[in-house]
Amino acid sequence: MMDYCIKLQNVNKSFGTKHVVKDLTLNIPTGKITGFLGPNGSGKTTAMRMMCGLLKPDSGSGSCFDFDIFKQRESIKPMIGYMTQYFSLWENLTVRENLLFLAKIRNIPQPIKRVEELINEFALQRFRDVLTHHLSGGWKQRVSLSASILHDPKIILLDEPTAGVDPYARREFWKILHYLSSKGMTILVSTHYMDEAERCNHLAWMSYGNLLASGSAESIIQSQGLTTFAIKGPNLHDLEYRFSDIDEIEQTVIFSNTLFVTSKQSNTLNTIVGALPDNYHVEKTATTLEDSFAHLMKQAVPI
Ligand SMILES: Nc1ncnc2c1ncn2[C@@H]1O[C@H](COP(=O)(O)OP(=O)(O)OP(=O)(O)O)[C@@H](O)[C@H]1O
Repeated sequence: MMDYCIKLQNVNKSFGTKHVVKDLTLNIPTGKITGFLGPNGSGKTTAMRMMCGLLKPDSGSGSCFDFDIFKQRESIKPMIGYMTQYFSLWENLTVRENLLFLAKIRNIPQPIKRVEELINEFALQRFRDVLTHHLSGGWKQRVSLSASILHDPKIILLDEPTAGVDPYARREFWKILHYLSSKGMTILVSTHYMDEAERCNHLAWMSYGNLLASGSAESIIQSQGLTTFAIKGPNLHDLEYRFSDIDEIEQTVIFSNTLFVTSKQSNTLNTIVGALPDNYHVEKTATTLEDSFAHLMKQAVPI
């Protein structure tokens, strides 16, 4: 059975008159990577900060490693590492100087040893004496990540850590996240990238402050009950335009030379694509996480 380190029950948060997180009930598995997805302003960061004791909810109940997220926030904070999408280290210090400075102000025992450990663990050796100003976005984020775990936290909270980072560097960054997770660290990460969502063990999809879905990518895809066909052939844009008028077709998208059509009504979709002329090649295909989220979003309304 899965072990959960964070448990939230009907948690709410408003800023002024804006109800930003609404009755959030969610459990976060220990030692796994949980991804938070949803449009801008949907309450992901606010939810993540509340579950780690960084922000006090207005109502509800919850715990983080058995500490109350209302009353014992000071006990939770030392267990948390936090990294934002903005590089917040000193650009005129080297990688080593940055880490050492942070280690000292955070009273890390044996700071020199800890910094060297992290430099090796995060493969930062060739940049240890380079000013962080000269690092690429991907390497800067790697240094930020190493800084966020200087105190060996149990949970790290990453707020869009790879925004604007190139795909190769993002892939390398995720290798480190999986490595940290394999050592038992619990990781909460918000992202807008679907490929990153697919790398998470667990997902929470938020919209207008509401949790629309949670679970593994496979379980979220399955729970939507969608059917998808891949269509190849002439004038796919015209075909997509025609399909967009059919109520039963939930969504259409063209990738390269293939049109993907998705519907909740499997039989109707079968009939529609089955009626296409012979010069179209039609094949049933797996519904993707992106299809499932697009479907969820269509139903999401501000409540
Ligand atoms: N400290 C604050 N004071 C006032 N409003 C806030 C505060 N923090 C967040 N908000 C507002 O709450 C809403 C939700 O913000 P939040 O950052 O949680 O969303 P998000 O899903 O993480 O968005 P994004 O993807 O853009 O980071 C937004 O409208 C934001 O402006």
